Amino acid sequence: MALSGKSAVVTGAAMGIGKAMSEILLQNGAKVVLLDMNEAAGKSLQEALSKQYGQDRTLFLICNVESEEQMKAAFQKTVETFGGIDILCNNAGMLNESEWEKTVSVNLLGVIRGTYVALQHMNKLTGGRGGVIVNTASLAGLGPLPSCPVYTATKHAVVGFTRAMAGASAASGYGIRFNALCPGFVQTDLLSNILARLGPFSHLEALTQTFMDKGVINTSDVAKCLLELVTDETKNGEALIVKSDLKMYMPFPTEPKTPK
Ligand SMILES: NC(=O)c1ccc[n+]([C@@H]2O[C@H](COP(=O)([O-])OP(=O)(O)OC[C@H]3O[C@@H](n4cnc5c(N)ncnc54)[C@H](O)[C@@H]3O)[C@@H](O)[C@H]2O)c1
Ligand SMILES: CCCCC[C@H](O)CC\C=C/C=C/C=C/[C@@H](O)[C@@H](O)CCCC(=O)O
Repeated sequence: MALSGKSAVVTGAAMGIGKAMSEILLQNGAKVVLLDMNEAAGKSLQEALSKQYGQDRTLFLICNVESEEQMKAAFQKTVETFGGIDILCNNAGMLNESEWEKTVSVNLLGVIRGTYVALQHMNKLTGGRGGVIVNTASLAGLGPLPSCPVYTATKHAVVGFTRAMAGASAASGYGIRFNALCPGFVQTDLLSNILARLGPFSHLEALTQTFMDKGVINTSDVAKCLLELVTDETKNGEALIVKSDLKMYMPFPTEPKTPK
């Protein structure tokens, strides 16, 4: 998929990985709608990106992915402004094992909500022009982080949901590819205040640190992987792992054709 003229929506776009995703999409010719609940950071980023890439290439909309009303309004405004939606990055996420219900609401329900609201606009069967949806999971979506059991659960669910949607889309003719992005530790605010974020599992902070000591990558490393999943039209149902010493597609076992 060539990105020139394409329109993208990025959730959690104001900071961290979402900010890097927005930048690389703009660098490659797309128009980008930045969705985030952090109004100050979102407006500041839009101003900076507008100066760098042009006034008509970016739009910031304050939007909480937990809100069906706000998500529907944001996607409708995107279509009205840029004529449609070709790319969705369900990236917004949080980590707080004390606020575990909110963690589920943002990390999992927010991804499902973004997918289903976008389908109404992207699905070729209902007048859309197809495209690609990339869900930001995590390496913790493929293997457990003992200090973050609920976060781990949400990211495993995002991987499973993404792969199932990829199959549903291919079988139904939606014209939309679905892929998961599974980064290891990335230098963003999410890695700050770890003890507070681990809540009842803060006694496992040292264990988590042993994993982090294996390496922390930059948001730009993740953004390059996003670009690969967006532009390579052979990718559907994939989980792309990126960490300090490895970049690979998860080799999921294929279903046994017949019992042995
Ligand atoms: N940092 C890491 O080590 C790492 C590794 C793998 C995956 N991830 C995932 O990457 C994604 C982005 O995280 P990050 O590291 O950039 O963190 P971050 O905290 O730097 O950025 C998260 C952004 O999402 C926004 N956000 C949070 N809740 C929201 C909501 N309800 N509605 C709208 N926006 C919301 C925040 O305002 C912020 O701008 C998350 O899904 C996270 O789980 C992060
Ligand atoms: C407290 C910071 C949490 C950051 C969460 C981000 O999503 C980054 C996740 C980064 C790495 C996850 C690693 C998961 C590793 C598992 O696959 C497994 O190998 C480790 C489980 C522990 C064990 O080896 O038993």
